[in-house]
Amino acid sequence: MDHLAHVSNQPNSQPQSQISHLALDIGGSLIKLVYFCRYDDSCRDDDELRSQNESLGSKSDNSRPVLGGKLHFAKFETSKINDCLEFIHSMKLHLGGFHDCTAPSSDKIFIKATGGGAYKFADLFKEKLSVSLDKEDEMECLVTGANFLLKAVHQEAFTYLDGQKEFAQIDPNDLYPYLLVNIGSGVSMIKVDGDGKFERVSGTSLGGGTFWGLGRLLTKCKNFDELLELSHQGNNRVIDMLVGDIYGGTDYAKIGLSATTIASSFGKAISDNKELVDYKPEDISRSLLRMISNNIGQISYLNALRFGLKRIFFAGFFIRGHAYTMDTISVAVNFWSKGEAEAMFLRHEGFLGALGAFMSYEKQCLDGLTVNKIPQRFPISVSSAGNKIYCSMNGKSNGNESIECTVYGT
Ligand SMILES: Nc1ncnc2c1ncn2[C@@H]1O[C@H](COP(=O)(O)OP(=O)(O)O)[C@@H](O)[C@H]1O
Ligand SMILES: CC(C)(COP(=O)(O)O)[C@@H](O)C(=O)NCCC(=O)O
Repeated sequence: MDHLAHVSNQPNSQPQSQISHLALDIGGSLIKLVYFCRYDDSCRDDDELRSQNESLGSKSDNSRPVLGGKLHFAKFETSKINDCLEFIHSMKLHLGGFHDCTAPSSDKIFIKATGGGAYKFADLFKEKLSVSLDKEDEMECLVTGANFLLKAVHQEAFTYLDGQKEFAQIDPNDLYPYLLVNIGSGVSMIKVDGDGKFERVSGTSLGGGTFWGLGRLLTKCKNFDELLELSHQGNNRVIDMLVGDIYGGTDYAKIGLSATTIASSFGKAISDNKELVDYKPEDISRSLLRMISNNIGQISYLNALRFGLKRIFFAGFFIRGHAYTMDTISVAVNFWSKGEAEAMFLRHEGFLGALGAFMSYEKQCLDGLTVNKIPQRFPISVSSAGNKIYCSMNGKSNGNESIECTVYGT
């Protein structure tokens, strides 16, 4: 099956009863899946955890067992939605929804879903999997997912500058306000003031879809990662017009522009007397990536300035943990803010919306799992007391690794 699923722990070998609560984020480019898979021996009445939980101020439900397990992540191209449906079906993930127990006949299964595709593909899910999509607002899910990751997951946020990655210590009591910039197909900029307290303050249509769309047309690359890979070997100066190209090799010092600053992205192409075939795809990819990343970094900074925000978290699958992308965004934020603002990135960059949709199961009248606050239990520590799911990270830092977590179940 040609899909992009990255699922740890061989969930195919797991009996279906251990998998539950599938949530989806169906975006313009990619479908993201999050689902909970519990450990074999995890279902038990854990008094110790319960009392720790209560000491952290969380209400527990003594009638429910504590379930330990992992959140798993997978993604598919939206254009290959049939592969995604097949994956869900083969793993029986669609049974991991909820029944609306307030309805007279509660035989319908609902799956939490967000993103535009939750509307666009609702009928397809009904037809192929006999499930209804319970739609959650995309911005709300992004914010819920971001707050969850930032408060609950150890080493989730990091800075990236000059090739140096540094994990940020996030104090959950000193998280707000911040600017969340989600770079998906398009870009949304959201000022976050607390749990469920946010405002979408800006956006731009020059996003990940622009990079991939233009890149595909200009380089004939067949997939996104190939285009990203090409940019490694490219030199943007071949196509970008620099200040030095205009100023005869010198800086324009009076207004603070060095000779190497890009004066006009792709600007050299107007004077080179060259055709598209005369440019190397590597150089095109590099210029394009720099243009989009720079622009997003600059607009983000301007919005941070508008609201006096010092921290900007960048998410969305455009970033892809790619060094040059993160470096360009960081440099742009640093340059425009004169070092006042800081760009940060998230390990689970592309799964914020899907995680937010997953968390929204809590609102329902469930006959399966609910999520709840559980203090530290697994090997890597979690410091926040204000989390809905207790969790820790495992695996390598590729953004798709599962998250260990504990939830209350029935
Ligand atoms: N395998 C991939 N296929 C397509 N786009 C990808 C892939 N990996 C990363 N991307 C980038 O991620 C963007 C989509 O990011 P995402 O956060 O999933 O947004 P959306 O919700 O709009 O699908 C694409 O526009 C592209 O720039
Ligand atoms: C419409 C969207 C919220 C959809 O989210 P996406 O699938 O791109 O993640 C996003 O593409 C967006 O914010 N676009 C920018 C629109 C604008 O503010 O100009």
